[in-house]
Order: sequence, then structure tokens, then C-alpha cells
Amino acid sequence: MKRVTIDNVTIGQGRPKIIVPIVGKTQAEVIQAAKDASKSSGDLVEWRIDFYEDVEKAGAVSELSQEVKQLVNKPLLITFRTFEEGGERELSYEQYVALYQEIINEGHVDLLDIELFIPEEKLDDLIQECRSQGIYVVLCNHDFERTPPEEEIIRRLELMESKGADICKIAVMPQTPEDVLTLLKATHRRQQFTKVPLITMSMGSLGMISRLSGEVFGSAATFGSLGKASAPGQMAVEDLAVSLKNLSL
Ligand SMILES: O=C1C[C@@](O)(C(=O)O)C[C@@H](O)[C@@H]1O
Repeated sequence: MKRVTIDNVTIGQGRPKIIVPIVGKTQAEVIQAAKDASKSSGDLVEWRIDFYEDVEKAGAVSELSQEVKQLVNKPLLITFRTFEEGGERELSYEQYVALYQEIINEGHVDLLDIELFIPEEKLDDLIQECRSQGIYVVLCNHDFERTPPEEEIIRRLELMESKGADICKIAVMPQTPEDVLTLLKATHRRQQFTKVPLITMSMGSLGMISRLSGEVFGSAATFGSLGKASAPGQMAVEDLAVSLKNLSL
């Protein structure tokens, strides 16, 4: 499997890597969270810019990303989670693409989170632009209501890879314990054929186990919160680090 190595952190090898989300609303909160993240056991940092109040101001994110990257001193993933997939703010696809283009060209970022189901030509353009700037592409999909069937989860992961993802990510909501098993089974099956790392999770408290079991079933990273979680079911980063260590193969 092709691994992704950034600043000595390798995704797709050994114990799942911990990604710490920054969900600050103001610039001061973002900076404080970046400082906290740098001292945490997180291996990478995700800045969830849909939480940031100035996200729509031209140049605000790319400018602040320089400071965030410097403070965290870890690989930095930037994510705008759309409203349709459980994010904090509504943007048109045109605005989403323009924001991402600005970040790709002017920002400081190692990995960019792009949603698989944005219009296809926009997706292809953004992937191309990331490539030309040496930014890794994390293609992803989220269902905050339910867990699609196993074959459908596998189909989406395959589609992400065929589109050129460096990492494929899917987060789904379980309604039953069987749904958690569906996500784990799909992960385990896809993991045997994929050429790129997968990140999968079943959300909420029912799905929490999936955030700990990546080394067994094939999820290469897991999100651990610093204070405020960016999605339901995330454990606190330090508890997560201890649990992953205890569960390590
Ligand atoms: O895609 C994901 C996964 C996630 O939704 C989770 O369930 O941990 C958290 C988000 O911040 C991140 O972008």
C-alpha cells in the first residue's frame, strides 16, 4: 500500500495516527487551539475552517493558516465541511471551490479535505490544483443520519481512489450495533485491495469502538478531540492515545 509521509508522520503504517481537530470560532480561539494541539499527543492537526467566523473573508484563512501551521508544527489538514455533510456553514459550490483555490495557492497546508460528491468537474479541478502544489488530497464522504450498506461504503471508497485520492475517508452514523459492524466489515474488505490509506469511522457513542480499532480493521487514522469535538463520538485526544497504545498489535 502507498503510504503518506509528511514531516516524519506516516499514515498507513502501524498504529492509527491521531488527528486533532481545531474548531475555534474566533482567530484567538484558533490560535489557542493550535498551541494546545502542538503540545498534545495528536500526530496531525485538522483545522475545520467551517467553524471559523471569518472563513468567508477573502484571504483570511490562507493568511491564518501560516500561523496555524507554524504553531502546530505537525502535518496540517484543512477542511471545510459542507452543510450537506454535517458542517457548520452553508456555502455554494462556487464559493467552496474559490475558497479552496485560495488556500491551495496562498495557504500553508499539507492535506486538503475534499468532498467526493461536489460537482464532478469542480472535484477534478481541485484535485489537479492540489497535485500541482504538492498538497495531499483526502477525498471524503459523510452520512450523519445512517450507515449505507456494506457494498455502498466500499463503492464510495473505490470511487475516491479512482478519482485520485491520496487518502480515502468515510464517516457514517450507526442506528444499531449491526451498522457498526457494517462499517468495520466494509473497511476490512476494502483495506485488502486499496492502494491508499483509508480513514473510516462509525460516529456517535455506538460507533466509538470503530475509532479505536483501526489497526485491526484497516483505518489508518482517527480523530481525537481537544475540548470540543468536531463530530459525535470522538474521544479526548489523550485518552485516545492511551487506548490506541493499549490496543496496539
Ligand atoms: O471527516 C472527519 C471525521 C469526523 O467527522 C469524525 O467523525 O471524527 C470529524 C471531522 O472533523 C473530520 O473532517
